[in-house]
Amino acid sequence: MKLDDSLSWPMDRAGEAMATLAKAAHLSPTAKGPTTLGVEDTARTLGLQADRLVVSFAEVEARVCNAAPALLRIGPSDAPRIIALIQSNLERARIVTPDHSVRAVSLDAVRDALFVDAEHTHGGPVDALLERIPLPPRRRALARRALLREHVGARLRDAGWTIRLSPSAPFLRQLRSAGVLRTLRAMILAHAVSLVLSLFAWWVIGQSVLAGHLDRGWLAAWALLLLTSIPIRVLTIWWQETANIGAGLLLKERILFGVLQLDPEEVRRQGMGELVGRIIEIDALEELAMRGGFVSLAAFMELAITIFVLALGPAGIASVLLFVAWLAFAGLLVRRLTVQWLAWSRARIAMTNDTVERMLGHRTRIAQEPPGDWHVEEDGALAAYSEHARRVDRTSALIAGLLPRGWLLLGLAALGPALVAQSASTKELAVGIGGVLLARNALMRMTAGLTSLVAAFAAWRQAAPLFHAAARSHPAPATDPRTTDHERIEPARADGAVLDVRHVAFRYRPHGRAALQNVTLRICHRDRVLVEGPSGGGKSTLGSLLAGLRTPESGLLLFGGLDRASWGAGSWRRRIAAAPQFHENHTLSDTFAFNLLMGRRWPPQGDDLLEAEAICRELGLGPLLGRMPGGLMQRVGETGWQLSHGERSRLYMARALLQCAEVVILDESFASLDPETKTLALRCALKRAPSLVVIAHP
Ligand SMILES: Nc1ncnc2c1ncn2[C@@H]1O[C@H](COP(=O)(O)OP(=O)(O)OP(=O)(O)O)[C@@H](O)[C@H]1O
Repeated sequence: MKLDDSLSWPMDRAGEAMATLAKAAHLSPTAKGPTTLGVEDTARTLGLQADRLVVSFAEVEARVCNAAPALLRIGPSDAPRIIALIQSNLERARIVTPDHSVRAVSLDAVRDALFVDAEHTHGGPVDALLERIPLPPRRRALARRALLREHVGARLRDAGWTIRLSPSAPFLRQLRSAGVLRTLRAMILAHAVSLVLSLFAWWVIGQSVLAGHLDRGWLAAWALLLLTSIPIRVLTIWWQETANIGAGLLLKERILFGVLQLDPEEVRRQGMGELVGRIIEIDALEELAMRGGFVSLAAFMELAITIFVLALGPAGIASVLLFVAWLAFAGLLVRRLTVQWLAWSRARIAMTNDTVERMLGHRTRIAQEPPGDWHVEEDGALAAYSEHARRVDRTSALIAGLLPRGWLLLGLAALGPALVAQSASTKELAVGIGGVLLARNALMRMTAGLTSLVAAFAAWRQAAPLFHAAARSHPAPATDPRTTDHERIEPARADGAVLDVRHVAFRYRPHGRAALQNVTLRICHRDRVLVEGPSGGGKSTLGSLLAGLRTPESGLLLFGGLDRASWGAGSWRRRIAAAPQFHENHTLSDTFAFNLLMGRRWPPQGDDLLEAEAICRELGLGPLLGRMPGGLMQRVGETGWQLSHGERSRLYMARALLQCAEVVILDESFASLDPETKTLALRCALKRAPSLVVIAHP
């Protein structure tokens, strides 16, 4: 089955398709997105995020179902079109068409449209093979699919973009959009109903027992009420878990997004270990906040009913006041627990920081530190941590043990005068005792809930900076349509200047020493610039400013006549590629090819792999590719093939050269190469980079 062209959008209306889909999928209230921008930029202007979707033929159905809402790139790779997918199951997909109507199409047709190239190459031979086998049409179709899967199952395809609310959007909006608020409302309502039902059930049975005639009708009503409360209780738990999972997922997503928004300097100042510690706290936060939140909410609902029942008892307002005073005492204990828990979690983060630091410096310590000094101070830190834990345990035990039992004694004591004087009726006494027991149950629930909430609050204090970092605003994308084209290199301005640096100054700390002062420089198309200077002179700092990794304190920094804010951070970096100094760069644990092409696009398209290999050979990495069993697809990085210093330097160089940027900055990239390889590498950089800045020592 083929998808009609009237169902899909032409590529030049991708921005419009994005905005229309956002409205149809209730992600954004407006469909008036800018039509000239590409998908990712339109998404950003609508406060959404478009993530690349890469699928293999083998898993396409499952991935497409989970990806909605999504913009799927269909058709042959040289003339792609777009399907705006609102929703899908394994059979049918709902899409929004260019005339803004919503239509249903079969998922098979979507899959065929996505893999039309593979179909084109392998469909013919498979059909020819099946021609020779007599099969009914349905079995033939199944056999065809299975054979194609066998041929191209692992083939990856850049299938378009999944669209979602940006993790930087207000959290409440995210909760609403994900349906978590709706589930929470249903859960609260169900809990309230089940509470009222159970109270009513006990009232029914109490009434008839106290009246002295337990007839069948009352018993049946009581049983019916209890039976009704069972499915409601099951629904409450189901909704609670659903909301828990949904909110937890959003929280994790937002915090991990926040980590990526941190400035590298900030990460450095905080310490990697501290950051890891904060991230670890997310699990506790997610689990405890939700569990504690639900339990406390339920407890507060019970408390409200309890106060009402207590007021109806023989001690009346006196027992209500006593209960409120007991709650105030509980508040003091919880406050003490909070202070202790905060100190405990600070100690935990400090220990995590220390452990990560020790792990990072492990090889240096083994090589250079006397073994006797390896574990100094560890015992002291552990003892202090245990002491914090003991304090928290003591107060938690006091809260869990004393609050409910203490209240039971106090509440019954408050009923004492009425019992002794026999001034209250049996019914009033039953209500009074029932109220005291209800209050004890609510207190038990409340102590469990609040203890979890205190733990969640301590975890929140650690994770909050990352949560807030997610909302940091980034320079808006340029509305200049040129920025939508990822691969085009900007032509130089009429005066020949590509990069214009005027009176730029920079310092790392607000009142610290200036690392750069009054720097003025002009780089034209095809310029080859060598930046030399003494160690600590500010060469790398200048490189990072040009590459947009840092922002100047003052002065002007222009590319093609526009500053970084006008281009947008992403567009700027696409135009100026840098291979930072060795210790600032990283080989990711993935294939060699991914490490080469990550700055360009992944999965590779067209001639990407061929070009990557050609650059590697020009840089003298041919013998390495021959030695690695997987060639370009060899896994490298911390857990893979260990590259030598010089090999890594050239990998970083190739990564920058492959980005198709107008300006390439190489920071000390040649320092670790032997003279022969250095000549090769320099020749490659001079040939490949449109404009080149090389930072080196004299
Ligand atoms: N993150 C930082 N925080 C504070 N100061 C820094 C930071 N990074 C660099 N500096 C300081 O800024 C100055 C310039 O450093 P930069 O790395 O730019 O020098 P460089 O010329 O590249 O040196 P080298 O040739 O040794 O690599 C140095 O004095 C350095 O100590």
